[in-house]
Amino acid sequence: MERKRVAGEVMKGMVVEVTGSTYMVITDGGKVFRCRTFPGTKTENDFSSLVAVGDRVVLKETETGTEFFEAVITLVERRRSALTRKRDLRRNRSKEKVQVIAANIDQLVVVVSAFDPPLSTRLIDRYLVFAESEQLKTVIVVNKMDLEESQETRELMEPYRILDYRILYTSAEEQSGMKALRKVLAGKLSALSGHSGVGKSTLINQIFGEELLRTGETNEKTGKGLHTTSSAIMLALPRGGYIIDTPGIREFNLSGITRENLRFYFKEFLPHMPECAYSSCTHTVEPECGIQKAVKSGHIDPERYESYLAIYESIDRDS
Ligand SMILES: Nc1nc2c(ncn2[C@@H]2O[C@H](COP(=O)(O)OP(=O)(O)OP(=O)(O)O)[C@@H](O)[C@H]2O)c(=O)[nH]1
Ligand SMILES: [Zn+2]
Repeated sequence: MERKRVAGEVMKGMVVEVTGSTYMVITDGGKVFRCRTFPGTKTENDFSSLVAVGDRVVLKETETGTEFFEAVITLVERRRSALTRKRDLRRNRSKEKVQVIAANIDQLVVVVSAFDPPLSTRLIDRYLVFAESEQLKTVIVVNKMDLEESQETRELMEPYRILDYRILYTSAEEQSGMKALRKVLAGKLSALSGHSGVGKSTLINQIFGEELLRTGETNEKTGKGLHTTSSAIMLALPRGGYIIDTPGIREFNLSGITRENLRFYFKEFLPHMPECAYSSCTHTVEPECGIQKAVKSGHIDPERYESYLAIYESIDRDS
């Protein structure tokens, strides 16, 4: 029999959906609460969004005359990690310097397709720069393997295998590779990213089918759908773990990357940088450059180096 809860009870939970200033929180006991913040809400995170999807929070149940279980968030705990976006300062009236798209992510799952759209290693490199800059573990999923010569695709991916990035080959169409993907996602908080049309939605549907639960979608007190337009939502996986699927992550940008810090996000560059003659070496045109030497001697993949140059060129000189 379910224990009767009383208003004022303090619980801990995780934010699974953000809609305007309403937050759906699933408590550690598995109940879904509709929550709000109040002027007394405390945070252990400075200068950023007060509450984001993925946040661990302390909540206090409130007396409710409505059909929902309701609570106020009294504390937002320190984030282990945060996927952020710089605020557009011209349009920003709040004091937040960065907007948190999702908190406490364990891994970034980058979905690309082997064909239609064709596999682009330039694009993979941009995702990896982003992931490295956020210190996120990355899994690369190469989908639509039914459409392309498998050997050729694996050869294109070889540099990433050598760099120890986790790579999964899937076909959502033929349902291959699903077991490995399920295993990688189980028990973790994963952010899904990838260009339009690579098969993200199809993969999610194939793996979880009707078991897939949009966590914030129904309120258990009424069983009714909420039908809201949320800015961020987590999908609860049947075997534990969540997928965050938000436009902010799908269309991530490299706004935090500068010409100066880019070099640190190509992880194979790091051991060769001490060999550069100039400490400020940009690894583009300088003589006596450890990176250029490593490319020539085959220790750094030339395509990866080309990506570095392309991203370097695309970054504003003064950013
Ligand atoms: N041949 C083949 N087609 C696939 C596969 N996975 C997805 N597709 C098809 O690719 C198209 C795009 O798939 P979606 O799942 O909508 O792609 P998405 O990444 O969610 O796209 P957005 O919602 O625009 O971001 C659909 O027509 C799918 O049926 C696959 O493994 N093989
Ligand atoms: Zn150099």
